[in-house]
Amino acid sequence: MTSENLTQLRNRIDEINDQLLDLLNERTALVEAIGREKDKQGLKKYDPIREQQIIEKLREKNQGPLTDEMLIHVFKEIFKVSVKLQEEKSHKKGLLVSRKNKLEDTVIDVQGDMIGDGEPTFVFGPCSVESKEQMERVAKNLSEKGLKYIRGGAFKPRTSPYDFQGLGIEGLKMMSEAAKKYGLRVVSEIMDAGDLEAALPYVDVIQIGARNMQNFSLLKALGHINKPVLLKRGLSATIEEFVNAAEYIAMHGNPNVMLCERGIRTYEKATRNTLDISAVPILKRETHLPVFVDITHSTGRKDILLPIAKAALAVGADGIMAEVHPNPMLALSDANQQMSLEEFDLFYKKLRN
Ligand SMILES: C=C(O[C@@H]1C=C(C(=O)O)C=C[C@H]1O)C(=O)O
Repeated sequence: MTSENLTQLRNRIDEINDQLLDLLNERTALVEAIGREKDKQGLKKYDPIREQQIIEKLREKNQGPLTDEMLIHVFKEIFKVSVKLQEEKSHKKGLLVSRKNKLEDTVIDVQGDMIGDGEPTFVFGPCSVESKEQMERVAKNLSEKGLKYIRGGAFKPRTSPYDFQGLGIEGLKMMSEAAKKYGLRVVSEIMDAGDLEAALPYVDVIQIGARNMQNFSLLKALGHINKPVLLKRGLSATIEEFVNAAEYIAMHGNPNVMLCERGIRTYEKATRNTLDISAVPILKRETHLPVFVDITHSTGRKDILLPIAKAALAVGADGIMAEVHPNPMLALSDANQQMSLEEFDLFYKKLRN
């Protein structure tokens, strides 16, 4: 081959490369448009059936000298970069609650107390609000420890409809009164969007329970209020579903959302639920929201609360939630898993030392 011949052939290759480049760019623009359409329809980017069909059609048409093996290899590479591009473009938009959208941690101001600022937040109190005396005793104990929050359920999502369902707004009033007296902030669950307005004057943080994590009309309603929300992970919710539930609230206008890992359903019976401890650092990494761990519902047993609380803080939890009752054996709900005030004193002392 003369060098003149080589130059000519390479010149022709250069021309074809230019054409290929134009065609690849034209193809890539179409791939991007398809990616946007998939986003709208909620479809997955990778479509192996479509890729297979393309390859089959091309093989039928292939006259060579390109072998089928080369053809498949080249197109698989094209598909790979195309899918990657579609995924990158769609992730760039990201969720409002995603770290990709906001690098700094969200710090939530609850009546002057900052949640998520690096200092752990502790939320303790009985499973259910039962009486004024009960709330008074718990509130006093919490304030003596310098704690800032009290929890208690007034609307109770019970598995059996025959079990105690909570005292409703009257219960919230009792808790709010005790909280005011001892300078505490109130965390309480709301189950129905219809109760929000009546409850708001008595509650500083609205808790959404595991069973309502995907109650989308309730989540949307929470987007329209200006009180912080503590969203618990659903019983069988994946981390992705959990994050999307938080996005519902943020997307509808309320950015003050905290996440709470409370254990997931597995085959294990030694604990009430299986605490997904890895969810804590994953949620911290993938979202900018404060993350709590409910050590009572995840374990359902009092003998391991201390190591579990320490583990939660060690993996980066911003807060811990646990149940405390002046007389657990007489409690109207979850009698076996709530700490007595004496048990709580010891637990808290050991946790803070
Ligand atoms: C462009 C699409 O998305 C992906 C990329 C493909 C391609 O590059 O041709 C084919 C299928 C999908 O894996 C599509 O679904 O059509």
